[in-house]
Amino acid sequence: MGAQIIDGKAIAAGIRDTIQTAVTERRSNNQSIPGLAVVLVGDNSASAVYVRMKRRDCEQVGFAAQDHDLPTSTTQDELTALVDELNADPAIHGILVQLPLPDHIDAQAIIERIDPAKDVDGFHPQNVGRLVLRLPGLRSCTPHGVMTLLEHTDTDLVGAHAVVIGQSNIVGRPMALELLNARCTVTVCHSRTRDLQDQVAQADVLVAAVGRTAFIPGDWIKPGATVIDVGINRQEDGRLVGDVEADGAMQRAGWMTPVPGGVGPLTRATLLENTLEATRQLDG
Ligand SMILES: Nc1nc2c(c(=O)[nH]1)N[C@@H](CN(C=O)c1ccc(C(=O)N[C@@H](CCC(=O)O)C(=O)O)cc1)CN2
Ligand SMILES: [Mg+2]
Repeated sequence: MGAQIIDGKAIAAGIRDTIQTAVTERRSNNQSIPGLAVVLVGDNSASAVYVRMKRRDCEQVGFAAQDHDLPTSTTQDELTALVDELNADPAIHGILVQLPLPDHIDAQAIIERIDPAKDVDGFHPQNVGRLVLRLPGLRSCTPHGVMTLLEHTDTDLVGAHAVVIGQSNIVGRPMALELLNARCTVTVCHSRTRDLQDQVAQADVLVAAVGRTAFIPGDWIKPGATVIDVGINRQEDGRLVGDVEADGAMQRAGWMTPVPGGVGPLTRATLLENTLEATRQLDG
């Protein structure tokens, strides 16, 4: 028996269709069209790919994407001034500053400069705090997208033991909160965790967000577990692989995301959902 595949590509396509319909309706009701500012600083090649995809997604659903491609030499003050301008622009409902930013830029200061109402990445402390407190707000795209993927499985989250591997601000920490809010019992593992294998073996739901090729051997997976692989690791031959050793894990898991075509498409689809939500909150 092999795991059932959680088809992120198909699920994301369904979300884009729903959003496209909502935008068409807004247009015919003379309501504002969601405007997303997509800010890319520097020449990180992976970021360039992700930003291109996000801009293409916006075009497909009928959002107005505003492109800001800035050189690596952009200063903190210049980027801050752009964020201030976008905060004040009524045609912009969402501001996305692609990460990572160049080393000389204080990324946290930029994140905190974004109006929380336009923070469609859900990275602003106010939005993270709202997630902690189980209040409505803009929720970080990858963890929120993972919750959407889980809704497309028969995984019973209530009381399930969820193990998150990784403690980053973008994925691991908000992921643990999302799972806790869904009433899982949550364990967060990281580079100092003792006996990782033992933790993984107890996971009914495993979320791997480490960024290291095949870091989790497939035979560690609890039989029947739901495995969400957030890792996107490019191999020398150009192939993308996850953090979980896929062939072995597929033999044991009940459900599993592929890489590519699992979490990544949901990160982008959730950005669109957040931008539509921000537009509704700002303009009705
Ligand atoms: N401001 C942000 N920066 C970053 C975020 C984020 O959510 N907001 N997350 C990651 C990267 N990321 C989004 O920007 C992202 C990564 C991967 C994908 C994706 O669709 N991946 C595809 C494969 C793409 C490829 O061929 O290379 C897949 O997994 O199928 C989308 C978004 C860091 N920065
Ligand atoms: Mg949702």
